[in-house]
Amino acid sequence: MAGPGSTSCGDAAYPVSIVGLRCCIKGKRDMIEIQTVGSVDVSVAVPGSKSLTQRALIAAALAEGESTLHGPLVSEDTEYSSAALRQVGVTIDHEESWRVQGNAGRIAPCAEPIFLGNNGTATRFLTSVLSLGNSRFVLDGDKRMAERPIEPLMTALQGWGVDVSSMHDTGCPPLVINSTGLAGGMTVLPEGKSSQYLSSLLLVAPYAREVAELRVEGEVFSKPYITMTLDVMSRFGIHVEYSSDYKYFKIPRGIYRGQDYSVEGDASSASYFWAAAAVTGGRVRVENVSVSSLQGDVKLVPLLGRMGCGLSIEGGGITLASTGMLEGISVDMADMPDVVPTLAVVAAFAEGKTHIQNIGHLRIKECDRLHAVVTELTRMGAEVEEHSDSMVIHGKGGRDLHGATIETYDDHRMAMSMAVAGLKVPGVEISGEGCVAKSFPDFWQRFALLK
Ligand SMILES: O=C(O)C1=C[C@@H](OP(=O)(O)O)[C@@H](O)[C@H](O)C1
Ligand SMILES: C=C(OP(=O)(O)O)C(=O)O
Repeated sequence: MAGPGSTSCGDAAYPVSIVGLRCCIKGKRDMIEIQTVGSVDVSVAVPGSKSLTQRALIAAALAEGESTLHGPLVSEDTEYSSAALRQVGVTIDHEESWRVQGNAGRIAPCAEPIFLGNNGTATRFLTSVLSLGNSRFVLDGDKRMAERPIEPLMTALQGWGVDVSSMHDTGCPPLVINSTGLAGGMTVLPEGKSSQYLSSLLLVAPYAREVAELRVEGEVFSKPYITMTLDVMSRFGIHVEYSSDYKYFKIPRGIYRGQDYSVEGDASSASYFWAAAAVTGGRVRVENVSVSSLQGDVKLVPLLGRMGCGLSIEGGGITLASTGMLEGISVDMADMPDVVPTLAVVAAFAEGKTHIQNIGHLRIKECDRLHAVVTELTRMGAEVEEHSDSMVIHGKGGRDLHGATIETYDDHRMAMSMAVAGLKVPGVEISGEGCVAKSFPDFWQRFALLK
C-alpha cells in the first residue's frame, strides 16, 4: 500500500511543496525535506489507536452479533488485520465507522496464505485466532516479519494443544497452523521480549474447551498493552482474573458480545507533536488523547515534563508547552517502547545525559530500532552510545546537530521521530517517507500544520 506521502509526490517533479515540507524523488527513493520552523503553536488531532483498533477488531470478529468501531485507525496495519479476518469468513465493512459481523468464534478455512506484511501485532494475534479453526492455515509476512520471533507464543499455544510450527524452523514466520481449536487448561508462556504473545493468548482464551489458565515466565515487557487487552476484553464482556504482576491469568469460557466501541486517538502518534513543542520551544495541544488513557505511551508527557516542559489538560486533550530549555533524564522505558525514538530525539536537544534503559526489545521491532536510532542521531552529529539494552544520548542543547539524509529502514517510527529533529535543524531529509502508512498515513500532511 502506498503511503500518502509517496502518493502525493510520486508523480511530481522535484521539488514540490506539501505545505511546509518539500517532497521530492531523488533517484528512485521517496524523500521529504523537513523545513525548520520557529516555536510551533497548534492544536492537532491524531488518528485512532493502532493497538486498540486491532484489539477491538479481533474481539468484534470473535463476538456474537454486530459491532461498530467508531474512529478506527485506517492504515496499512489495520487494513492487513481486516483483510486477514475477512479471509477467514468475517464480514467487515469499512465505512466512516467499521461494522463487523462477528462469527461467535467460528473461523472459516482458507486455502491461501494469510499475509500480514510487517504487522507484528496482527501476526501474533492472528496466530492464536487461526488456532480456533478446524483447518490448515499458513500465516506469512514480509522479509522483516520473518526475522521477528514468535516462538514463545507457539510454545504456549502448543500447551493448549495447538499444532503450530515455524515453516523454516526459525522460530519466526511463516507459520503453519493445523488447527482443531484450543483445549484450554494451564499453559506456560516462556520468557520473551514481546507483550503481544500474552495479549494474543488472552484474546482467544475464552474460546477454549476448558477454562484456560496462563502462567508467564520471565520479565513482562510493554505491560500497558496487556492492560489495554484486558480492558478491550472486558468491554466485549469477558472479565479475566489475574495477578497484579501479570504473571498469572485465569480466563473464563465465554463469547464476546458485539459492541459499539469508540477508538481513542493514538498516543504513540501524538508523541511526535508533543516532541515538536519540546524541541522548538513551542506549544502543541493534541485534542484526542486523554491523560486517563490506558495507552502506556501517554506517559511520555510526564517524561517530557521531567525534561523541563509544562503540560496542561484542556477539554479532554493534552497540551505540552516548552521554553526549549531541556535537560537530560535517566528513564526505564521497558513499558513504552514505541516512544523511545521520540524521546531520544528530544534528548538530543537537551543539555546533559539521557540514559534510556531496559529497551532491548526495540531490536525486534520493524527494524533493530535501538541500533537505528543511535545510527541516525549519530549521522546528525549527536554523541550517542549504544548498549545491548540501553542507549545514552549526550545532549548538547542541539548545538552539535547538523542536517543529514536520514535512513528510515522501512520503520514508520524512525521517519516520524527523526522528522521532529528537522523542525529545528536545517537540511534534514527523511528517505523512504512512505513507511508512515503503517500507522499514520496522513502524517506528513498533519506534520505540515506545525508552523
Ligand atoms: O500489543 C500491541 O498493540 C503492541 C505492543 C508493543 O509491542 P511489544 O509488546 O512487542 O513490545 C508495541 O511495540 C506495538 O507497537 C503494539
Ligand atoms: C512495533 C510496532 O508495531 P508491530 O509490532 O505491530 O509491528 C510499532 O508500531 O512500533
